[in-house]
Amino acid sequence: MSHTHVAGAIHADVSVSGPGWLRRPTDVNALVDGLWSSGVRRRPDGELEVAGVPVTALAAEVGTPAYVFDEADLRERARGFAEAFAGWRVYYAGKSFLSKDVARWVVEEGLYLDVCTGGELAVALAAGIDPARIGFHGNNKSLAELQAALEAGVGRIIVDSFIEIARLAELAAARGVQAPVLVRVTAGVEAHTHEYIATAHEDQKFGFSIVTGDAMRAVEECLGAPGIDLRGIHSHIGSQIFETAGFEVAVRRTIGLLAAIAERTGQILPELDLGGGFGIAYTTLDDPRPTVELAEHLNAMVEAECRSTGLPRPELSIEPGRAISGPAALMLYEVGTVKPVVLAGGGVRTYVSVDGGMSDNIRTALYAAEYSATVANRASDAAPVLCRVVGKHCESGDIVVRDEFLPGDIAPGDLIAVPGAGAYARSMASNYNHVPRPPVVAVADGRWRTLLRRETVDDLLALDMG
Ligand SMILES: Cc1ncc(COP(=O)(O)O)c(C=O)c1O
Ligand SMILES: N[C@@H](CCCC[NH3+])C(=O)O
Repeated sequence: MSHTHVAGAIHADVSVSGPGWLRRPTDVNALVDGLWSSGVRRRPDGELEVAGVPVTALAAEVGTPAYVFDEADLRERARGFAEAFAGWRVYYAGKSFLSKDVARWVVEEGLYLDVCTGGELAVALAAGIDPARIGFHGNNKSLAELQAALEAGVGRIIVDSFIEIARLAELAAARGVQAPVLVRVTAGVEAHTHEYIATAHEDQKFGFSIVTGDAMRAVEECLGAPGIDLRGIHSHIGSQIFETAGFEVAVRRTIGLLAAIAERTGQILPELDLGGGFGIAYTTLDDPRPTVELAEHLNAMVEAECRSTGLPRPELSIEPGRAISGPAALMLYEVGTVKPVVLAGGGVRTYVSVDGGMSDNIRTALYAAEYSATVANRASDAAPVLCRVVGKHCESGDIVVRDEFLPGDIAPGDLIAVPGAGAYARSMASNYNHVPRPPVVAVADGRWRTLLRRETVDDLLALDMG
């Protein structure tokens, strides 16, 4: 992943060497700034609370594992984007986490909603979201999904292949409507993030290449299709990105494309969507930019490019997901076993097994993502030990947090909280090993309620027709 090193309050002393022994805490009870939602604090008795609700009460009532959203924090982040990007349309990327309540919260805070499958669209519509506020993505939307989007009257459909343009044009013409469309382009940016979550380099499945001329051809096909109302172009360079350099290149190339389109076709397309991808802090090594700063940078970049091409400022939009949902939730696990393992090079790594794992958060296994953790039900004076928090799955790569210092007296029954669990954890969860997916609860003003209930083994058995 992309990391900018900052010496954090805790992980500053690099005094222990050996595999994974990169950071040594000075205080395992402290909560590092920037990793936790605004309503998380350690109470005087040592226990964590979220928006006034102690984690032991949550664990007793909803069980573990559980995703715990801090509603006020998510709303603040959504509102922060709406305010910082005033004049832009800010689409919340529902792929990061979507439930009916979350869809309503972000829209109440002034946002739009990005969906990328018929399933996400169904949740948005069931939540009562105005279809005009919905953008529909996907590199392989089925006929049924395109029909559903037209039927609902979604605000934008972002097209991603020549085949899709033809399909959509035909479906829209058959219904006697014009589909409002953006063409997704690849700006040729090598974003500094994990290969699997970078999306603007040339050799991958998303978008039309600007350099090969495919983007221009796609625009011309859309302009020539009576069923399509081409509104503009769309670029998304990847996810968990900290540097603005990639966005700068994308802005230059997309506005350059808008200028080339104007020159070739005589049409100035009115809209430009710059996608999402704004990184968040999972550990003290991550140093994301404040939203206001991002907005200033992007506005300045757009102004500069418009000035140099002579184009009017387009109607702009972005699609943050992780930056809104990610820090707003923590994952709560219960420790089941603790196993110190002597390492070949000397030293000990303590494997702390929790009651979930790669089925509720695959990011560590899939992207070598880094997370942090703390013991949540109590404070401890015990000396810190290097731990690896692992799951209960039949897989040695089933790691939740690769390296974290936890108190040496950690024991079965302790609760572990992992911050930054709001994005791409529940939304990418699976039933591997027939483990039911955990519930998602939201806490606000000292009360909690369920957004998504816990699956049960009966839910899984009900799928089995044998
Ligand atoms: C087209 C598009 N928009 C928005 C997003 C949201 O990205 P993030 O959650 O990193 O902001 C993604 C995912 O990377 C995406 O593919
Ligand atoms: N799922 C990825 C990001 C991809 C986002 C969708 N384009 C993650 O967890 O980081």
